[in-house]
Amino acid sequence: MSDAIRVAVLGAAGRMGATVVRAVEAAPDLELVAAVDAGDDLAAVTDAGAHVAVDFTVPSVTEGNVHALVDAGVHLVVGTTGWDAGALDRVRDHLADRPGVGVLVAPNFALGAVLAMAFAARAARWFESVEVVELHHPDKVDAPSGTARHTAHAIAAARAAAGLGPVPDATEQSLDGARGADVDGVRVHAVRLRGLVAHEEILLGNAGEQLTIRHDSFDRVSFMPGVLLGVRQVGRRPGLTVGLEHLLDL
Ligand SMILES: NC(=O)c1ccc[n+]([C@@H]2O[C@H](COP(=O)([O-])OP(=O)(O)OC[C@H]3O[C@@H](n4cnc5c(N)ncnc54)[C@H](O)[C@@H]3O)[C@@H](O)[C@H]2O)c1
Ligand SMILES: O=C(O)C1=N[C@H](C(=O)O)CCC1
Repeated sequence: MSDAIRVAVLGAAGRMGATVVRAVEAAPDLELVAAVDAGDDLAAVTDAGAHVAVDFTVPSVTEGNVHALVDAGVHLVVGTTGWDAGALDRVRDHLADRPGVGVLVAPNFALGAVLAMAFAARAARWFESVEVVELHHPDKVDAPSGTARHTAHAIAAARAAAGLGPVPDATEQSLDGARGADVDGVRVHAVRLRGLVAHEEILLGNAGEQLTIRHDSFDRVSFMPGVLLGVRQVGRRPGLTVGLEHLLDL
């Protein structure tokens, strides 16, 4: 019997899923055992004896997939976005009854994006103002991006720990949405433009200076090293891990 990690891909016909299928097939230590898309029976994952399932589906189905496969003892690497605190808490609670099963939920598997988020959180305490701009292809169904939410949460936590007050803003909005979304007190703006893949800018401002941290994914192959790292490690990390940064020693 081979030592390869047996991998199932959910959302296998999608932009990300198809890229993951190719990456798994090209990795000598991994074996693709199931490729599932809408309309297929999720039982294909357990029937194929998958150790790890990778989920790049849609926000409306990913939580259900996770609970069903946790029940079956399958580890999960989840890239689908749209997760909120309540949904993550439900997975955490479920995993408490399934010791040994690991779930990694990461809004962005691009190493540069994870570093950009970490750098932004590190810089946040030194700046009075901060805003996040995420820019994506127009076929994306959720906004703001999972990455922008994760970035804003980390910035807000760093500002709170440093005792910073609210970001200054005297604007009286005359049109709803003109100042973007408020994520933990950090303004987040979502751009959708044909030609883009996945991009983020964190703008930090002080009197007389600006720091801009920007990351660009030009191709979905940029997510693959992070996804494969997750596949290789999730079985050794029981419980819920949120964010690839925890696997990168950041
Ligand atoms: N974490 C990351 O690094 C990262 C990177 C890119 C995209 N994403 C996220 O991944 C998700 C997918 O993005 P995409 O661009 O590949 O979308 P996509 O629309 O191209 O692919 C989604 C696929 O899921 C399939 N699907 C729908 N319901 C399903 C079900 N019940 N079971 C199995 N498959 C089902 C669809 O048919 C489709 O093929 C989005 O939430 C996106 O935000 C995350
Ligand atoms: O293409 C998408 O959709 C992406 N979504 C992620 C998000 O919502 O943060 C990040 C990478 C691309």
